[in-house]
Amino acid sequence: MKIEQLVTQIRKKQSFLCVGLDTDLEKIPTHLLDHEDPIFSFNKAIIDATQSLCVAYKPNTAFYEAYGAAGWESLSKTLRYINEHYPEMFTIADAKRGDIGNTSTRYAKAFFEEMDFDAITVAPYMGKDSVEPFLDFADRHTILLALTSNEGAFDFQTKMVENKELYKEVLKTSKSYKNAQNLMYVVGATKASYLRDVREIVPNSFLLVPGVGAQGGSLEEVCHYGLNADVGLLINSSRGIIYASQGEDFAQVAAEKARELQSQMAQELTKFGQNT
Ligand SMILES: O=c1ccn([C@@H]2O[C@H](COP(=O)(O)O)[C@@H](O)[C@H]2O)c(=O)[nH]1
Repeated sequence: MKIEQLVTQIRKKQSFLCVGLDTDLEKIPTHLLDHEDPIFSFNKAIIDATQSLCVAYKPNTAFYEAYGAAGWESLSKTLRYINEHYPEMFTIADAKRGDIGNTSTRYAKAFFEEMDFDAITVAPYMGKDSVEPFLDFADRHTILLALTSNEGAFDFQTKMVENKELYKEVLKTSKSYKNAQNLMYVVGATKASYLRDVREIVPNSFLLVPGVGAQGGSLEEVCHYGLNADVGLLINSSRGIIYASQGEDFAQVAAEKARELQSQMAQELTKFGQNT
């Protein structure tokens, strides 16, 4: 998907919500467990209930890989369902890949060609030749981990390396990569105050911002520092939406939670004069 199409959807729905599909058999309602593919049944219900309120879905592949071949099949079915029924939706494989060049090429083929995701999260640690194979794919997006939402982000990402914080070096250096126009970045909502510095380095890039909801990040603060002329944000919530109820009403309650976030987003867009 082209960025312009994503921006069009955001303006139309007045939402830059990404719903995280971190589907866990131990957390989904028990009445689904006797379905042929409980993970897919759960995802399908969540997607149908929330699709008018969000512009992206982000399955974290760990939740599928944990169930082996059956989990991969549930992931493929989920992605096919989204692409067939809601083709305007932006899809992100939260897979956090990245390896030596020829291996990264195979990862990119797996997620962009075999599975047809719009975007994948990639760890920057192995550098340029590990990232550029993903960037070769036109209209697909490589979302580099810049400043993550977890506590451990302070172990390395904010450390000074040659007088610069490492996450800033990731942002700056990656801008020189071939096909850098296909880059987006992960910045955690729990690190919202850092977004001012992030925006100085990458004013025009889209940012995927996880950490609102279960991790306690503030949507308002993220918007204050992170919104740009093209909106430039995809804010993710996973557990706060999909497990808001573990009863038979799970999809309806998920939609209510998604609507709360969408309403706040619409207000923020109005505040920033981006509601047209
Ligand atoms: O810095 C990061 C990068 C990725 N994530 C992922 O996003 C979701 C967040 O889930 P919640 O339930 O809304 O907390 C999850 O898949 C993480 O692996 C992140 O949280 N922080």
